[in-house]
Amino acid sequence: MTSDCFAVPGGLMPLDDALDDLARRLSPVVVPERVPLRAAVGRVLAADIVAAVDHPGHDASAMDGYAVRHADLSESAPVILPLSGRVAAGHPLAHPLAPGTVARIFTGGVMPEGADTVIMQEDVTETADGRATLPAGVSPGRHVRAAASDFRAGTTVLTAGRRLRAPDIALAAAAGQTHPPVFSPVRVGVFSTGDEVVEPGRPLPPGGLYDANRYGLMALAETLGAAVSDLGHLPDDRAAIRDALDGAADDHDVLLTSGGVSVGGEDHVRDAVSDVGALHFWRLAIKPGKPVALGRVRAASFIGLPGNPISALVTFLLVARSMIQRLGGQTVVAPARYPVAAGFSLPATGARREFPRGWVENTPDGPRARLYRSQDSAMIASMSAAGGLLDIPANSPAIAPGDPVSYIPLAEVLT
Ligand SMILES: Nc1nc2c(c(=O)[nH]1)N[C@H]1C(S)=C(S)[C@@H](COP(=O)(O)OP(=O)(O)OC[C@H]3O[C@@H](n4cnc5c(N)ncnc54)[C@H](O)[C@@H]3O)O[C@H]1N2
Ligand code: MOO
Repeated sequence: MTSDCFAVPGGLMPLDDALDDLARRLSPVVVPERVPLRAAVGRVLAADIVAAVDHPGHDASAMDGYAVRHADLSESAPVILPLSGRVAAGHPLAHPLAPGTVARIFTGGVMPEGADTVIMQEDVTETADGRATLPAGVSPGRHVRAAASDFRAGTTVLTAGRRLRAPDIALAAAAGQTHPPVFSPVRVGVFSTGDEVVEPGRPLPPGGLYDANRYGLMALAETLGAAVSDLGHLPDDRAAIRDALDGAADDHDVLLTSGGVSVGGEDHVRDAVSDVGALHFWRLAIKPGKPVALGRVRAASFIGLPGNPISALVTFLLVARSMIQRLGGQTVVAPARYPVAAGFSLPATGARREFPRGWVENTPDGPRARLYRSQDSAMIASMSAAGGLLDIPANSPAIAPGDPVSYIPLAEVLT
């Protein structure tokens, strides 16, 4: 057993202190690899992507229309000029635009040398004998995209540590990348614990309930891009939990459990981790989600989340998520919080920062935050009903309707 315990004796630890502590302790465990663009969405970039080309690669027309030299136009009256060329996208003119002429051009077409302005075709009349009537008062440079105005070859377009989203894949492709360097996924093994917990589909014995946490937590870890193994369900038995953790440690970067981390006589997870590794137990100053155990079984990081389903989901989003991101080489950014007016009343909070489940509704008075009808951390339906979490600081005074509150949309943390 190693001695990297970070248990805080007594008291509850503020969430931000716990996250700072994780930041100090955890570093990436993943290895870089190259994958084709088609396989890269959701992966974490292992190195910056530097553009191989300018984008656009040339001065280009932004409209279907006519390319002209602005000097050939008039401020006060239409001018009629002969057509001297045709530029479709991908088919540049081989010669400069002759002064006193216009070129037909289409969106994305390369601006002919000498031309500096495009007039959209809706504003031009073309005669049968190949002349165009061009309006007065066109501003110079209109409807032209300058070469490299999006990005220049050699500049970093995507930074290491970013989790690639669909628009990033488009950007990487535009920059000439075919096989972005990404990190291997974090390998997360998920267990549930508890004698009362039953696999969905089986008959429920008296006092039993279906295993919601294991399925919810596996889905959350998958949403983060982890390679998730279903390690099944464990009884409330110290030796069984110890052996299961011991057996899974070498094949995983993270072992995640739910349940059995509180202070009850059947809460064996912490002892089991101590048997085969090192344990740090936090009692976090948050509601829901007070008991969270962290530690290590050999090279694998361990996180034991509380059993109440809402506590398990919320502590995953607030703690385990940042742990997986750090181990996976991802840049960790605190989820954005948005100010919104309360559409509810809430009593003053105590020493725990509260994350009640709710959503934002449009009302005649503007957007208002609403709360789910019950904030009991066993009410699993609350999380599906919610659009996000309110973030109410510890020791806040009572909240009345209209007071400003902070709101974290779930979309901020489900990625
Ligand atoms: N005397 C105290 N009792 C409790 C405290 C405390 O500080 N002092 N903390 C409470 C808080 S807060 C929470 S949260 C729970 C967490 O306890 P455990 O992590 O030990 O969780 P369990 O007791 O195993 O289970 C709690 C609850 O959740 C249900 N559960 C468990 N696993 C699943 C699952 N996979 N799917 C669905 N539901 C699950 C379980 O049946 C229990 O109802 O402790 C409080 N107690
Ligand atoms: O973590 Mo417990 O959340 O307050 O039910």
